[in-house]
Amino acid sequence: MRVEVRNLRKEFGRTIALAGVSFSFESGQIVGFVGPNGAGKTTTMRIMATVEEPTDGDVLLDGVSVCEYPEVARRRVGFVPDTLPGYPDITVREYLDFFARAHRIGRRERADVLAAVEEFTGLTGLRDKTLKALSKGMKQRVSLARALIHDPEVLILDEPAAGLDPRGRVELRELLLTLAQRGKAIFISSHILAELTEICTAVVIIERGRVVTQGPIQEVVRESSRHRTFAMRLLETPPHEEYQRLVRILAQMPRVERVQLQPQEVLFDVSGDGAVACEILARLVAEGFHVLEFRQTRADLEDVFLKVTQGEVS
Ligand SMILES: Nc1ncnc2c1ncn2[C@@H]1O[C@H](COP(=O)(O)OP(=O)(O)OP(=O)(O)O)[C@@H](O)[C@H]1O
Repeated sequence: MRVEVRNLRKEFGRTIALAGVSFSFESGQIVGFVGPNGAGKTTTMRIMATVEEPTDGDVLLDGVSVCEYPEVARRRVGFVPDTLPGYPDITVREYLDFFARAHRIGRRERADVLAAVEEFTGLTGLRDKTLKALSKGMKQRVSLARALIHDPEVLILDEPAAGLDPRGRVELRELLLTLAQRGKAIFISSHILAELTEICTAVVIIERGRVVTQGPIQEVVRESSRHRTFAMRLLETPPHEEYQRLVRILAQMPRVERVQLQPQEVLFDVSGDGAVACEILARLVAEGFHVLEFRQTRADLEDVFLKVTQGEVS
């Protein structure tokens, strides 16, 4: 399955929510969708899931237009919205059964399908509970179960980790990894960027209705970190003058910027590749400094996000 989002445009009156959004991904991939509040994530996802229609542009599922053939798209896409299930007075099983019938799954098959989905999402023991008796994390699982009932090839999740406790997040992550291994194409929005770094194969960063960066996660992180930050620790804290000499030497090196003295280490940015860092290390050792540790601090998705967007992480 190949999902191709093509030049999506969406206007709400005078608000331009999407100003030409394009990206694509395939089965087995988990793609993170990141952007500040109001960037257009929910709007994009709702169009992909056929809940909303674009003003212009289209989403193609293996070449089939979701605008032209929304029923086909609904069979192939599972959507976990950012709102939790309503209908508080019905049980988990009744709720899921309703959606199974909506997907026209016959009675005989339905019992097996529901049992399998409940087991996969850890709801087996909860299926006779009413929705109002469930915690947020449990409701979130019901939402995921509902999206999986018709065994869709594409799974779209809008902020699924919001409000989950750490265990809930780990469990969600494991479920998503399993689903990707089973060949689903997964598209997930989140503000919890560190988590996306761990499970996503690729990322799309959106701001004010436009894609600002996209690609395999490692590439996006690498390309965006023009300045790598290095941390260095000496064997012993040197006397003040020695520290000053160290800072002076670093600051005078052509590719070094922003030298910062921390209680335990010295941080500085290097514009250049690993060879430049090696030269810096060699110079410091030659100057007589006892370098105990010299490492590149990890650039993660959060750094990238802050660099490529103007907005704030919420
Ligand atoms: N039904 C609507 N009517 C009017 N404006 C809307 C509607 N839905 C979204 N918008 C506007 O479109 C823009 C994009 O909203 P969207 O909800 O897609 O952003 P988001 O990236 O999901 O934000 P958040 O992270 O806060 O959920 C915002 O300016 C929002 O106010």
